[in-house]
Amino acid sequence: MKHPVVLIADPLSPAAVDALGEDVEIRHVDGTDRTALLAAVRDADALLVRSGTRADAEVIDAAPRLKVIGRAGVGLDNVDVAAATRAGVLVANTPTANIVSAAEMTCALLLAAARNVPQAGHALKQGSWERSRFTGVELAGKVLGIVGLGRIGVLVAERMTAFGMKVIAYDPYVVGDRATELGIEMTGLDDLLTRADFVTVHLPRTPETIGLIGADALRKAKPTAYFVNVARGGIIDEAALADALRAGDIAGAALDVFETEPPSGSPLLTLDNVVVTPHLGASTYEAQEKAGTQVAESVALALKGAPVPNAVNAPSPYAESMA
Ligand SMILES: NC(=O)c1ccc[n+]([C@@H]2O[C@H](COP(=O)([O-])OP(=O)(O)OC[C@H]3O[C@@H](n4cnc5c(N)ncnc54)[C@H](O)[C@@H]3O)[C@@H](O)[C@H]2O)c1
Ligand SMILES: O=C(O)CC[C@@H](O)C(=O)O
Repeated sequence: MKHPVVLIADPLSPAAVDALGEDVEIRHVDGTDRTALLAAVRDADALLVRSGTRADAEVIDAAPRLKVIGRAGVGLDNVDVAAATRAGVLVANTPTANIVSAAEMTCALLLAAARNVPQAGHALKQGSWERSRFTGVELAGKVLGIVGLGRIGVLVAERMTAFGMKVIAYDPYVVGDRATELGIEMTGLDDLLTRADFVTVHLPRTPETIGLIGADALRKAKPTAYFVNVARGGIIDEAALADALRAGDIAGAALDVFETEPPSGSPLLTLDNVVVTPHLGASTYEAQEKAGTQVAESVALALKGAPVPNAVNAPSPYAESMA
């Protein structure tokens, strides 16, 4: 009997391949090579992606056998869930597999920006021992503003509270006493922007959140404020951010994600007060093993017609956008 074809379009942990079992035929394609992807998906019963591959309506239409798309990670802005649902294709992600890694990355970038770690390290490797130039700021006693108090936002709050930061948050969808229990003050976005010494966004990329932090928002911030984005490019408008950084309206930024990835030619890459990483929030062995295993298990269940935990086809109030 012919086994169902599982097409892996982004680099996944070997644990994912193990968890798929022996009853499938595994094929690989570079999902960023559009022509190769559209050809390979034609025979696929399942498609496995991370954030690098766009599983949009064109890909889904090119895949007449497709039953399931597995997203090893949280964000669904690269998967057209509505088109998949219309085509009867189940979509499943791994909503908790990489949240600790993403939160730790956020803390790392906060600290790196506050203490100029990459800039000072780079200068030293170039032979320059410049201690006063890289004087930083302490986090203790400072206000951390978290925009989007979901799974990752809460983990960041817990960790940065241990550094002595006062945490305030904006999230109109948070209900209940969770924030109070954690000592987090919920507030409005404008209040957060005017009070925060560090602002970190932990939102899905949706029509509502794209450009949420734009020129107006940045104008409200303290000139000493730092902005961190380990969520999705475009939630902080990059052109407005570059303008604010150049004008000294804010002190610095740390970015793991970009409107276009890779962000070739972005002015943000040329600014000294910007710390950047190439979308590494989920890139730990632990997170990738969990994400790979969980998504493979979901795909194996879907191919058997069994119920799948973490299926996301149901309408969501903040369904991620393909914009
Ligand atoms: N850099 C990385 O590698 C990496 C890794 C994991 C996740 N992410 C990104 O981080 C995002 C957040 O992940 P999460 O697990 O915390 O998701 P989550 O769904 O648990 O939390 C998102 C929060 O945002 C809130 N929200 C939605 N729209 C909002 C709005 N307009 N204003 C304010 N708050 C709003 C929701 O109420 C929710 O509490 C993901 O969608 C993904 O895009 C990035
Ligand atoms: O590892 C990746 O592909 C990044 C995933 C991350 O951005 C997510 O949304 O889970």
